[in-house]
Amino acid sequence: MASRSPVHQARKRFGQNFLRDPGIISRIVRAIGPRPSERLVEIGPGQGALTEPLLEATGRLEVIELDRDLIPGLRVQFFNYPEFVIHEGDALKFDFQALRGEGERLRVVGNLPYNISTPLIAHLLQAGDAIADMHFMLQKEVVDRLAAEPGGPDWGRLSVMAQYRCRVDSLFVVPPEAFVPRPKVDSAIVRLTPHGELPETAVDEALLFALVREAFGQRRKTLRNNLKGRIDSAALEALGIDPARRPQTLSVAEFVRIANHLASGDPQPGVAT
Ligand SMILES: C[S@@+](CC[C@H](N)C(=O)[O-])C[C@H]1O[C@@H](n2cnc3c(N)ncnc32)[C@H](O)[C@@H]1O
Repeated sequence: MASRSPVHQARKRFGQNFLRDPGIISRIVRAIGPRPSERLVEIGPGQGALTEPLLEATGRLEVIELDRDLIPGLRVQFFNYPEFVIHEGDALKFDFQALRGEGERLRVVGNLPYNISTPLIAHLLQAGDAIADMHFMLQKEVVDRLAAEPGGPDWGRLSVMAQYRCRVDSLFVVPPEAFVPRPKVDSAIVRLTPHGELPETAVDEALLFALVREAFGQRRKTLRNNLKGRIDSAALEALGIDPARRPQTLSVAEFVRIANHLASGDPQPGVAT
C-alpha cells in the first residue's frame, strides 16, 4: 500500500518512492560533491529530498518534474533561491543540450523513476559532450548491468551502450527502508562519467547499437547464429573473433571492431581484393 504524506499521495505511475533517510541523502550528496555555481540538473525532485542539500551547496539548480501536483510545493519550499528553476515536463523529451551555456557542462543527478530509467539513460547518453557526469539512484539490478564486465551474467546491451560512452562506477547499495513508500527491491547509486575521448570509436554508432541489439538477441546462441545475415564466420575469424563465442563474452572494443568492419563495406577483413 502506498504511504501518504500530509500533502501528496505517492503515485506509482510516476515511479514515486521518496527518499526519507537523512544518512543516505547526505551520503548521496557527498558522492556527487556539488560545488558553488556548478550547473546541476536534477531529474524528478519530488518533494525535494535531494533538491534541498544540492541547492544549499550550489545556490543554483534546475529541476525537471513531470508530476504537476508537486510543482507548487517545490516553489514554496525553495522560494528564497533565485537561481532555482523548475522545468515542468517529461525528462525523456527534455533537450539537455539546450540547457547548458557557453563553455558549461551539466552535472545531472536524480533518484530516477525506475519505470523509465533505461530509456532515460539512453536519452542522456545521446546528449554528447553536454554532460560532465551523472549520479543516479536506480534499481540495483540496473546498476549491476550498467557496471558489468564482459563474461559476467549481467553484461548485455545496456552495459555495452553505457560503457561505450562512459566510465561507470557502482557506488553503494540503498535498502528499501530508505524510501516512502518502500520499493520491492534494493536500489544503488551509480556514477556515469562520459569519456572525454572515446576509447573506441564506432564509425557509425547507429550500426554499432543495431549490431549489439542483434548480437544479444538470444544470449545462449553463438555469434555465428545471432549475427547470421549480418557477418559470416570467416569474416569474424579474420577480425580475431571466434564465431562460436556467445555475445556476453565480447568486449566493447570487439563490438566496435565488428561494427567498423561492417561500416567499411569490405567483404572480408584483412584480405586484399
Ligand atoms: C523516485 S521519485 C524521487 C523523488 C525525490 N527526488 C526523492 O528522492 O525523494 C521520482 C521522481 O521523478 C518524477 N518523474 C517521474 N517520471 C518523470 C519524467 N518522465 N520526467 C521527470 N520527472 C519524472 C516523479 O514525479 C518523482 O518526483
